Amino acid sequence: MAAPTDFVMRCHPGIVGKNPSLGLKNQVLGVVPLIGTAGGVPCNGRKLESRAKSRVEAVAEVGVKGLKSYEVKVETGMDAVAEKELREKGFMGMRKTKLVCTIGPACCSLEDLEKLAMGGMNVARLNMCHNTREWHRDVIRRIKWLNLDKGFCVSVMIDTEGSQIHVVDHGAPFSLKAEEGSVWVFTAQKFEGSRPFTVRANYEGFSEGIMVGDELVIDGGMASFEVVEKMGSDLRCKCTDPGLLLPRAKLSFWRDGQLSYHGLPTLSAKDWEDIDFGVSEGVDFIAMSFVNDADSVKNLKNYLSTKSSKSIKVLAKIETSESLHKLKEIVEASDGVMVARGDLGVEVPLEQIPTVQEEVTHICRELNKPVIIASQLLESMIEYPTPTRAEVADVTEAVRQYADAMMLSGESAIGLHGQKALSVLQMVSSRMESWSRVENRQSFLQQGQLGVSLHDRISEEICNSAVKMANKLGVDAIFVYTKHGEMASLLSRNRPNPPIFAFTNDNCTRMALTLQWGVIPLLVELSDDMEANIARTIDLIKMQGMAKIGDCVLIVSDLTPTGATPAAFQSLMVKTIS
Ligand SMILES: Nc1ncnc2c1ncn2[C@@H]1O[C@H](COP(=O)(O)OP(=O)(O)OP(=O)(O)O)[C@@H](O)[C@H]1O
Ligand SMILES: CC(=O)C(=O)O
Ligand SMILES: [K+]
Ligand SMILES: [Mg+2]
Repeated sequence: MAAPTDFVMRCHPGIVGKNPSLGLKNQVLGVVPLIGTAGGVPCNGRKLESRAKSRVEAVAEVGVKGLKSYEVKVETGMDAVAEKELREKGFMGMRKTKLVCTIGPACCSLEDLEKLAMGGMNVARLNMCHNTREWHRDVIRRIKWLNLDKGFCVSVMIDTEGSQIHVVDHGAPFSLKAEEGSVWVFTAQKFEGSRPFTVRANYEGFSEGIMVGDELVIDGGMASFEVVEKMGSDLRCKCTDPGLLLPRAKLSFWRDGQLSYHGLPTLSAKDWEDIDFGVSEGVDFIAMSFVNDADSVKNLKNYLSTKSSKSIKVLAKIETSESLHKLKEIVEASDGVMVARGDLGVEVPLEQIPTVQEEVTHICRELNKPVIIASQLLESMIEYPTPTRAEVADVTEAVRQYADAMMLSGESAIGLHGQKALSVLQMVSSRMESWSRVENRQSFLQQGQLGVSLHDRISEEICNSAVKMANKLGVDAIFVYTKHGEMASLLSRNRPNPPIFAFTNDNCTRMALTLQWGVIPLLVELSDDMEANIARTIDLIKMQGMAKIGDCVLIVSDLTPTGATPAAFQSLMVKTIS
């Protein structure tokens, strides 16, 4: 099979085969190996049969790597959550800012994942720093199963561990207090049992180049030490600023206000294995930790194209001070960016983080790359059921900056109130988005031209004009017909008032668009006949009772009929539903 499987679901053989009513509106979405459970979830024949009736309409038997499998065709249309939102709130009430949830032990069951999906999770993030690949595989399969079974459209992102110096053992299961003046040994050597005041780091070369007098900062300021003696590769350090040592605390060394670089590669051997794992599980995004330059991003993208996994999007995480000097090149090289404020705060002074966030968000918008704001948005909700007022202000600011997406980390992964935290993001973004619209606070970017070829420049100008028109005419929705999502993304870049319904016949495009501001991706069959595409998709929305006669849509397309010259077929029109 050339492409990675879009989903890997396990089910009993023969069940879907009992319903061979071949629906013409259906798309082949993936291949199903036949085993007895679905991502660890037993699925008995009866249950699947009813599912088969509702969502899975036709099957064809195929063989994949010796496994007897079925191709499954799934109903086309809008995902269940967007559909519900549209019914309840109307076109203008649809949330534009996308939500990413980190999946951890507190939310990895099928039930919890379903609740997060229902609560508006657009992308599930798996941090490869934690847990086993088997654990991650089960989670990915559960998400893909839920997408299929319940009609969700949740994309999967893996986040690489990357190379960073951190604590692996400090002798206690939780946090330890470092008192002022106490003396500790930092080592990379393994030792049996526990030794008081001894901290083991993950990387053997962690003390290379470090000198007596250097400052060792824990987690960007949780505690600080002065290096008082070098003993081979071990360091004796005296606590100068008391505080807490967490189990995976990050270590950074400073001299004369400058960070000492450890020169570790952005992707470690383990990261490459995790990337292969992601490829084989058919993930949609790879978030690359500790990116320092554009070359590392290009390198990974090249690697993915050699694996025929070009459709996997590479997101560069901005979390090192070095990356800040090369922001434009990094953003240009990547398919999107994450402002990873957690580790960023280890390498740059905390007071700089808000301006870095704004700058990165601005560059991403200029260069038309989706941007995620991550870490500590609702940190207090890991423990408490309500956010602090300051956290709500922080979330509001990210929405005001028109970031594409916001991310939960520990709040969902290990927190007590993950679903509630997600609903806070949901409510705060809806409120701020509608306020921005009503107050007309939309600040149009002085956008530089992106495209070089005439074709690309035409697309760009059509989208810029389309959004101006949509806002001025007050249309209810924008419909865009797109193969690879370019025009959907160019429309999103202009942050229009109405939602953007992106109709595509490419499932990878659909899953990538989940991260883009204001875009609701739909998987449909598309033909060379644009009139027929429009009629069919309007019918689809109308039939499901989601649009009514008199609703006005603005229509844009980047589809090129087979054998035609691209530029001739880009189009823009306004249509009232009759
Ligand atoms: N799969 C998992 N298994 C166990 N714990 C997890 C998992 N994912 C996250 N966690 C827990 O949730 C906390 C926050 O998660 P997150 O992945 O955002 O960490 P982070 O340190 O901010 O990210 P990064 O390592 O990419 O900088 C982690 O410290 C960890 O305790
Ligand atoms: C998300 C992440 O990697 C960080 O904030 O450091
Ligand atoms: K990570
Ligand atoms: Mg990080």
